[in-house]
Amino acid sequence: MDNLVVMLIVAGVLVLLAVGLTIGLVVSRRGGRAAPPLPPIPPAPPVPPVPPTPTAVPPTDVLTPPAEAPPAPAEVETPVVVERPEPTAGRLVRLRARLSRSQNVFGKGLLSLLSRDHLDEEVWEEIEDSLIGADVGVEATREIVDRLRERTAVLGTRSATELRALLADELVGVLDPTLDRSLRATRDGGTPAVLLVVGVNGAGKTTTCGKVARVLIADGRTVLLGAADTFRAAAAEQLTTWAGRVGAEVVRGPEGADPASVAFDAVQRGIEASVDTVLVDTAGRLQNKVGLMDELGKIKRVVSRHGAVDETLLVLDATTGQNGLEQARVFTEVVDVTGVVLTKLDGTAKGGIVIAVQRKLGIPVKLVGLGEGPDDLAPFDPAQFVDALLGTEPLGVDA
Ligand SMILES: Nc1nc2c(ncn2[C@@H]2O[C@H](COP(=O)(O)OP(=O)(O)OP(=O)(O)O)[C@@H](O)[C@H]2O)c(=O)[nH]1
Repeated sequence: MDNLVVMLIVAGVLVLLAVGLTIGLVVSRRGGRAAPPLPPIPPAPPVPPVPPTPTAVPPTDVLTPPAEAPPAPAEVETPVVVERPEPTAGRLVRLRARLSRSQNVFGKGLLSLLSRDHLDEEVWEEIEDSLIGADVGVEATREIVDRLRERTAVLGTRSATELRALLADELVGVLDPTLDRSLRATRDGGTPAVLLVVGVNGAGKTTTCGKVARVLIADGRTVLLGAADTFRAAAAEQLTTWAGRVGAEVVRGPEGADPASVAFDAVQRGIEASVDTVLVDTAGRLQNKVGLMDELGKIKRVVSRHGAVDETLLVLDATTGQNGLEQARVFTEVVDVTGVVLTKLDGTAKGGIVIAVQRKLGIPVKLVGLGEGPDDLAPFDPAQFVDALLGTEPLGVDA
């Protein structure tokens, strides 16, 4: 019995010891003893970028407290695209095909006639008719034919190349390559150059103003346009559109305003803005309407208060042929025309009008219009013009 009691006491003591040991272990772990190293954590897979949501706050706003309502999306403004006009150098060469096409009959027809085996009276008459038919004018035709007769006789046997060179030489000669065809569009003495654009209705004045502005801008000048055509509201609109395309400023008045006053204001503004050139578009007028022609004289006088007008360009429609010449002559009596712009040369087979205009008016053709495109206006060059007229293909012997 005593043994049993002793064994029970020993067993109880052992159990108590075991429990105490377990509790001690647990407590000591919680007390901060170094834990055995944990297995390494594998790297997290890359997080795909979150696509921006329309209401996402832009980075610059991170410091701003969040607004209650989501910010309205910003308004997208369409940027004004200012065009870069084509360089003016070589434009006539670029437009050569257009010129060759419209003048095919004139230039190549003449060459074919000259290439005939026997240049008898009949052929010379045909040559004469061909020149007159191409609007060269009677006087210039006679001069060209006389010289050609003389030179072909001296030449004796003639090759196609020689004949072409001969004809080209004569045509360039009557176009007088020594004339000054530059545009006076450079600032002088601190004031802008002033160009006045005049002509009959529909000749292409407004279009020409827009195109000349592009020519000048392409050559590195700054331009301001004055819409002194106050009769036709659409003309001012048209001019504003042209100006907008090249980033030029326009001065316009209310419909029906005094065109002289609009022209004066345009030059005034050009002086303030220090532009190189002010281009003034005027209303179309018939040469026999005395009141309108007087008005043109007034525009010029009023503008001249700022300083002399540097260039008065007369715009002539090449398709009106000889009729246009009489109109042109009257203009030269009212204003001092310094240069002619011959438009719509792409629309006539009578390129000889260039010769007639210069002869009749004694004023150089400075620019030619060869289409409705914005850069279809070219500085006129007699040699390039004649070259386009005559083409370069080898000649047949007979027409
Ligand atoms: N084919 C061709 N058309 C041209 C040329 N130049 C001008 N035009 C066209 O001629 C038409 C008349 O041109 P405008 O510039 O409005 O003429 P405008 O002289 O200002 O007319 P008004 O103000 O009414 O006197 C337009 O359709 C132009 O596109 C050219 O060189 N070739």
